[in-house]
Parts: sequence; C-alpha cells; structure tokens
Amino acid sequence: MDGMKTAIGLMSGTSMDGIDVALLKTDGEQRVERGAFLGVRYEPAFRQMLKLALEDAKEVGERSQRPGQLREIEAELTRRHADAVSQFLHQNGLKPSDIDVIGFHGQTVLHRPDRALTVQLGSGQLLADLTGAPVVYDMRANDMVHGGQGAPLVPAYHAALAENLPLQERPVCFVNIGGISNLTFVGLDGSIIAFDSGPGNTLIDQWVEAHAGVPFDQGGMIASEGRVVSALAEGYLSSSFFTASQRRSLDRNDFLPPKGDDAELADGARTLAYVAAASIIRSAEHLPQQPALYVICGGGRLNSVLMRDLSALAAAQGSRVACAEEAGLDGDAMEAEAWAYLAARSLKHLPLTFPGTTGVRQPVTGGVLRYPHKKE
Ligand SMILES: Nc1ncnc2c1ncn2[C@@H]1O[C@H](COP(=O)(O)OP(=O)(O)OP(=O)(O)O)[C@@H](O)[C@H]1O
Ligand SMILES: CC(=O)N[C@H]1[C@@H]2OC[C@@H](O2)[C@@H](O)[C@@H]1O[C@H](C)C(=O)O
Repeated sequence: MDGMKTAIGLMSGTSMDGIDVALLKTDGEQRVERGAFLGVRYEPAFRQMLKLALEDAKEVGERSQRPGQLREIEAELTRRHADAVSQFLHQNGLKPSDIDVIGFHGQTVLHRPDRALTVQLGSGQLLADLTGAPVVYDMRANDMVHGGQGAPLVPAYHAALAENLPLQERPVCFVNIGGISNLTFVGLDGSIIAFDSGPGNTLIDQWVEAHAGVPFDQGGMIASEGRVVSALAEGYLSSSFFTASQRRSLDRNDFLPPKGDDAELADGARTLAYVAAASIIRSAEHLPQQPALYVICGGGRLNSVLMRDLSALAAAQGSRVACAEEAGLDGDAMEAEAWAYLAARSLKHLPLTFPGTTGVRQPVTGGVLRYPHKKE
C-alpha cells in the first residue's frame, strides 16, 4: 500500500531501565500512524549486568570486539528484546508476518565520537531468527564513517512529527530528557538542527541509587525537599561542552555524579534536576533562533522539579514548555517509534542523518538489514 510499512521500534536507552517497544505504520517520510506501545522493565540484576558491560566496554578498541562478558550479555540482551517483541505481538493480536521490519537500537555501551567509535550491543541476526521478522540494526555506524557524531538519530522522526503538531507556536524544539538529553529544532523553513544537549536523568539516577537505594527520583519527590547547591551546579554548567563552538554527542560517562560529600541527598537531587533543566537552555543558545515552544519527551518530563525549573528558565526567554502528551504524542514511546521510523527509512535507503543533526558530511542512510534464517 503506497510504500507504507508496518514497523516495530525497540529502544534500550542510556538509563538502562528497560526495553521500549512501539508500533508505527509509516512510509518513512511524511506519513506516520502511531500504534501501540509496551515498556518492559529490566530487573535490578540485569541492570547491574549492563553496568558491568559498560566497564568491559572500556577495553573495546574496535567496534566488533566483545571483551570480558560482553558476548554473553549481548546474547542475553537480544533474547530479552525477542521476548519483548513476542509479548507485544501477542498483546496486540499480531503475527511476525504482519511486521515488515523491526528497528533495533540495542544497548550503547561505548560512545567515543572523537575516535569515530560507537558500540551498541545487540545481534540483528539473532533477533531476526528469534522473532521471525526482518531486522534493521546498527544504525549509528555509517553516520560516523561519514564524519558524523553517530547521535542523535531521532531528529528525522521529530521533523516528521512537527509536520502535524496540534500546537501552533513556532519554531518548535523537541527535547528528549532520557539518560542524556538531546534536542531537535525545527526552523520556520522546516530545516532541522539537532544535538545532544547535556546530562538528563543519568546523574539523578546514579545519585539517588547511591544515597537512597532507589533507581530514580520518582516525580522529583526527593529533589522537592532540597535546594540548589550553586557551586555544584556551576561545576557542571561551566563544562566546555556547553561553550565549545562545535556540538558533540555524549557518552553516558562524560558527566559523572557528584561525590558523596558534595551534598546531602535531597540537595544533590535538587541540584542535578536543575542542572538537567539548565543544560537544555544553555545548549539551546547555539540554535539560530529562540524556540517559541519546547515539546518534552523522555522520562525526565515526569520529574516535576526538573520540569518546573525548565519552564521557568524557558519562560525567562519568552518560550513555553509543553509535555509530549499536550502535543498529542506519547513521551515514553517516542524514541522506540523513532527507531521504527528509521528502520522504514533504511529499507528505502533514505538518509537517517544530516549535516544539521550529527555533523555528518552529507545526508547518509544507515543500518544493517538481516532476514530470519529459514527453518529446516
Ligand atoms: N515517574 C518518574 N519520575 C521521575 N523520573 C522518572 C520517572 N519515570 C522515569 N523517570 C526517569 O526517566 C529515566 C528513563 O527515561 P528514558 O526511558 O526516556 O531514558 P532512556 O531512553 O533510557 O535514555 P536516552 O534517551 O538517553 O537513551 C529513568 O531512568 C528515570 O530517571
Ligand atoms: C550513543 C547513544 O546511544 N546516544 C543516545 C544517548 O541517549 C540520548 C542521547 O544520548 C542521544 O544522542 C542518543 O539516543 C537518541 C535516541 C538518538 O540517537 O536520537
């Protein structure tokens, strides 16, 4: 039907909190029909295993290497994605043959754009074999081969969403507050500029896990009891990441959590929520024009302290902040939807990244396509 594909997107993000599964019908261009969504959480033991993977990945010098336990963790991660797909298909009354393609992000364990090195765990062939559907994976590598930062890749999808946004203010800027945050500015002429904008939830998560034994600051409750420690906040916000003339993409470990004696629990959470908000506004100074509207997706939109700070900082510049849901979107599903969209584009050899999004030399496609092996 006029190039429309039924695609599933799978995202396991830098927060390492679970697998997001989303369905999309799309032509990989302007037509986007959003479908069902499922979030499958990792239990603490597997999250711990992924943290070990980050350590093993520090030894990787060439992207196909799998030192330490990386090979076992990759197989386990892929099996978990296959189980998530099977649960999703079952819940939605679908069969593998209904799916044209699965867009598989995998788990980033190392991202070093300065060395043109990005490593996502996840076997496309194993996922295709286990699910019985074609899989497009490894979508960042070709961008790096052509001089790009390898991230962010979601902007092509944000641009498609901007076409039909029910909110009227323009220009609009989509912000994903995940483990790391990234933004996509859609200019009045439809051109897009995008980059990683700074630490998102990962510092908050690591702080509250170390000092309160909880995986994240639900609703920003811990932060709401604290106050901003200015010197600590300024330590993060004075990073050359914000002032450098070139935007660059981030590894999860580029910003590290405060030391234990830098703050009390609540003050630390409060400060890091402020840092997440202020990072976005500071990075947005590199845009050609002040956005009239910020549309926020990702788990950080559920931290009310972070969102209050962000709204206040944006308002001081005459901009408004809206949650993805206010814009008729699903802030939890957007990245997984994007991976479905990108897979559909990859099948058509359309560009995934552009000079304005990753700094790549020219628009390039990407991804590796794997079909299920025929059963004997
Ligand atoms: N109810 C909530 N209250 C506060 N924070 C929340 C809530 N739910 C999720 N979060 C935060 O959002 C994070 C997950 O966000 P998300 O799934 O968007 O990130 P990700 O996709 O893993 O990261 P990235 O976009 O960097 O790849 C959690 O680790 C937590 O910090
Ligand atoms: C290397 C990598 O996995 N980067 C992630 C990370 O998490 C958020 C931010 O940093 C973003 O640039 C990217 O993910 C999103 C989905 C992207 O590529 O658009």
